Amino acid sequence: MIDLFIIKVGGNVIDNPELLQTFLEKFAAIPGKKILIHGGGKIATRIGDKLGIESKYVDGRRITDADTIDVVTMVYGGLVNKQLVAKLQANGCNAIGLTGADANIIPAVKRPVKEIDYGFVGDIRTEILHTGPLKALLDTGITPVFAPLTHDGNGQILNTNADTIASSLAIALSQHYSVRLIYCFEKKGVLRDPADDESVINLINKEIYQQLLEEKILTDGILPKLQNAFGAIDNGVKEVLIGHADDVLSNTTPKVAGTLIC
Ligand SMILES: Nc1ncnc2c1ncn2[C@@H]1O[C@H](COP(=O)(O)OP(=O)(O)O)[C@@H](O)[C@H]1O
Ligand SMILES: CC(=O)N[C@@H](CCC(=O)OP(=O)(O)O)C(=O)O
Repeated sequence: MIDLFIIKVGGNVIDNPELLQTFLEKFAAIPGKKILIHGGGKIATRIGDKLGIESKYVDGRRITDADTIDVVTMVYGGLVNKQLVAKLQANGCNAIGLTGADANIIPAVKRPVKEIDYGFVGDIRTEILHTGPLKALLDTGITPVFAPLTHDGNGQILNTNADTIASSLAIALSQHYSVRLIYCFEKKGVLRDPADDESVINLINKEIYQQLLEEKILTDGILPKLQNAFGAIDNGVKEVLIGHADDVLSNTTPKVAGTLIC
């Protein structure tokens, strides 16, 4: 099977011009087929604040009311996505910006209200994710760049966590490619001591994951990232890595830096 790199870059990198520039240069230099999924939560929060629309999160998911879905559609689907595409073009990477609504690639359902009403947050309908248009783009040498937006098929855009979009695409595309999923952020990997950037845990399997949870070493955004990583491994994705954005290029080679999930 042909190799495919599915790479997610988070909001802390996108929000840092130097980190972002280095990341995009390295991403553009990756040979072969690749897909980028971007976050941008921090930028959406900042622009929401300017517009007087306050951000609220529960379990790492943004409560997305009617005003907020407009903000995130503009910020993720417009500002961030198009800036990344333009910068990738400047680095010689022929990128195309997409949301999950484009070519009906990522259908979703509005999260049902249980204890919490998340508003316009979408849960991906993994069983009907459409990989055909992505394969066609990849086969013509074009690099898809996804904003963290999906749609419900009835005209409603939905907000979906970028880590989850990355793992769902990786699972679906594993039927056609040998997929390495790489989560890039501003740390060198999953850390044993979150205050010590050098304390990278090189390998996490389910047993070690359980121990780390019991030791309460994992908090905040690293928790959903690891849940998505194990979800991918359990569903056919060959390799999942969590590492620094600066290491993205070397992490597409056998010489990996960061945390390998297995
Ligand atoms: N043990 C840990 N190792 C690494 N990061 C951790 C750990 N525990 C908590 N974190 C936090 O998780 C964050 C990553 O999650 P998140 O902010 O959602 O990233 P992104 O927006 O890049 O997807 C890190 O910035 C860090 O503050
Ligand atoms: C539903 C939900 O929470 N969506 C996320 C999408 C952006 C994202 O995932 O951005 P990072 O990767 O930068 O965190 C949000 O609006 O914050």
